[in-house]
Amino acid sequence: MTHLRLEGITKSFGSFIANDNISLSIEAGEIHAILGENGAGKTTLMNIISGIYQPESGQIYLENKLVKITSSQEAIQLGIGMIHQHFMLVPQLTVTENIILGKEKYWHLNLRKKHQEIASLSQTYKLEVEPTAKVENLPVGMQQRVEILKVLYRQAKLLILDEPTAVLTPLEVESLFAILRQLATAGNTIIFISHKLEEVMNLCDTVTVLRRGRVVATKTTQETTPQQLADLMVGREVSLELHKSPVSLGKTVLSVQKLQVLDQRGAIAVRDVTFELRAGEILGIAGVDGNGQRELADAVAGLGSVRQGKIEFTHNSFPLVVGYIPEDRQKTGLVLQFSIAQNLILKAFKKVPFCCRFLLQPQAIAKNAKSAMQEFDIRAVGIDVKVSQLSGGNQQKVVLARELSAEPALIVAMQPTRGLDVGATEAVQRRLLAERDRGAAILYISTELEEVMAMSDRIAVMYRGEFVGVLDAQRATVEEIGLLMGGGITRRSDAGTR
Ligand SMILES: Nc1ncnc2c1ncn2[C@@H]1O[C@H](COP(=O)(O)OP(=O)(O)OP(=O)(O)O)[C@@H](O)[C@H]1O
Repeated sequence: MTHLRLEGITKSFGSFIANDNISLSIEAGEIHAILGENGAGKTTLMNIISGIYQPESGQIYLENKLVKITSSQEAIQLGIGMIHQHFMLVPQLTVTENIILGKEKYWHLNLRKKHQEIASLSQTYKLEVEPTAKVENLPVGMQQRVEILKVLYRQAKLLILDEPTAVLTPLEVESLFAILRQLATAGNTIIFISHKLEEVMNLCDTVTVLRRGRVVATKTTQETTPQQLADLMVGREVSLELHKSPVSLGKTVLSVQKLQVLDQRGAIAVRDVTFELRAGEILGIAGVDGNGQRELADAVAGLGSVRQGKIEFTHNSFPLVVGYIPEDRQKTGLVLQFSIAQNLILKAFKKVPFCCRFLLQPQAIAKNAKSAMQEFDIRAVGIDVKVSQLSGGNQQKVVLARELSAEPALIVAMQPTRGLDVGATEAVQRRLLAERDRGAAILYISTELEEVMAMSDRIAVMYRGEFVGVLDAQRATVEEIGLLMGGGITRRSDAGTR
């Protein structure tokens, strides 16, 4: 039976058509992927299904009945539950409190009974969580389980997950997939948005590809390949392989010695890290999320709280320009309420040509924005669009355009392709490889092991704040790095700390 059918859904923002006459059917009990480039209209469509946006035209049928979904409340009553990319939990509250929040309207709330109820719900769906634990103390994968339980508690039958694996470790991804398969077997329908083609092939039954607001194909995963999906998304042939020129090392740009960095709570997050990075080299940092990578990146970019040790920039050019692509683009990388043009000059607005005699120069700012939008393929109707209105991938491209424009001698790139589609990922990686060939020294931090292996010349593995291995990227194997990442083998080095 068809669970959800959309007919001719159209939604515009001003003159921009984000969803253009979309029709598609989702069968009950299936896991259906929605794929598409950044800005293709996936989130907009999901927001329509979950009552956050109203389409200008088109119909929605649930189990063959015409419905109007005018609010999220109504979507919930119709059994539709959305799990957003950025979790919507209250960190200071417990698991149970978060799950029941907004649902219980009784004067007397028996919390102990609710804890039991949540415990039994979590057992039924094999979604293990501790009902009395505070959400702020839970790892990301657990927090996601709370989000899933929250929609199941509201008796959702259609679950929408917007890029749910973007922030998970490989083990957490495996356990999420097991949960989703089991939910589908139990009769729930799942819509799964992802940019990771292998995940889609692995998990989903069916996949619908959107391009520039329109449906371009619906296929079963059995009858397609990752390459075909990538080509359909982008509308041209995409290369899924990276071609890297041989490394040509220049002078040492960065020298880090016995570095200790504190995290936000004042605990030691980076311990005795020593390394050097040379012009024309990419040092990849592999590791499970939360092993000190963020603190190391912040410290090298001049934002961290260094407790001990030295960070020396040994490049001749003065001042040394550092390009920093931070992990959290929304909090650290951008001012969301500013326009694209304003965000692009955040680091240079006091300088010529953007400022002359204390006055901002609108023409120079506009010219810079137009050329950056073209070069980095930032998709929006114009340079004055607020960055908060851009799709996640396009926000990331704004950060990259700003940080790379000054031809930095050192680039610190943390999860630079997170949330990017295959075409944009390819473009970002090529661009960083071109920066390396220009002579930039690059610290490339990612929790995606394959990405680190493809991009790096050397790979340092971080575990509990330390470098537990520094390996030559050409000789390193996935198994070896995987073991080091999990603390499985003791430290080793075949590429030195150079
Ligand atoms: N509230 C809004 N106001 C103006 N434009 C918007 C708004 N929401 C989305 N858009 C535009 O609609 C287009 C589709 O955005 P949407 O977030 O649906 O894309 P997406 O496919 O989910 O992309 P991504 O993979 O990058 O998350 C984008 O170009 C975006 O800038």
